[in-house]
Amino acid sequence: MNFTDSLWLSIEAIYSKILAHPFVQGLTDGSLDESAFRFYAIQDALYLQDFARGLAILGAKADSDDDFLMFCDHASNAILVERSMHDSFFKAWQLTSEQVYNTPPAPNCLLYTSYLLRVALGLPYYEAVGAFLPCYWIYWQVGKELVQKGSVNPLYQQWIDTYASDEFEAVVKAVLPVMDNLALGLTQPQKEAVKHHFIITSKMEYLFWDMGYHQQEWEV
Ligand SMILES: Cc1ncc(CO)c(N)n1
Repeated sequence: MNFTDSLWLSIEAIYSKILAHPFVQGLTDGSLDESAFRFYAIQDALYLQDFARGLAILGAKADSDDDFLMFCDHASNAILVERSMHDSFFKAWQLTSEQVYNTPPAPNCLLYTSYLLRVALGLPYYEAVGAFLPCYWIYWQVGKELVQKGSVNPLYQQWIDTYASDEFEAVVKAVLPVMDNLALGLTQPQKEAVKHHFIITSKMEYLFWDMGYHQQEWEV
């Protein structure tokens, strides 16, 4: 079994809860309140800015030029995806860039991006790759799952199509072997450290959708 297969097995219960979450369910059956989706999309634009910076740090830490090129490419792509949201979703809602960028990050968004950046900046390369993997992998799996049902809402369908696309599949399939190759040189405790981050950020993926569903506010 590949190391990444064992990682996925470790989050099966979390992944099931993600698929069952009313936010995710509501994307296909249309029951998701569009104001919750809008809240999520704005937070995701903020998330992608930090995610891209984290990927650039991974690129800088990479131990091969191939990994460097890949993570830098993914970093710039995350910003391009974020920008395309302004031409699609935000335009549909007549939201200006200022309105998006002046929105404070919700607690779960800040929690997630802060964790990613802490691991990217402060911990070894292989641990950071483990922390970033769920961002890729869970979205691809969710996209593939939801595209089978499709959505009654064209905006939700557009979102689903992005993550079920061949382009996104190629991105995920490029990053998984990086983790598997790194794992070949890791001790058991080092692999446990990777799995630890993988599980935490998988939980944060759940929390991110939950944040959108409840339009999470700062309590104070
Ligand atoms: C929260 C979150 N995780 C993963 C992705 C996909 O990169 C995204 N756009 N947003």
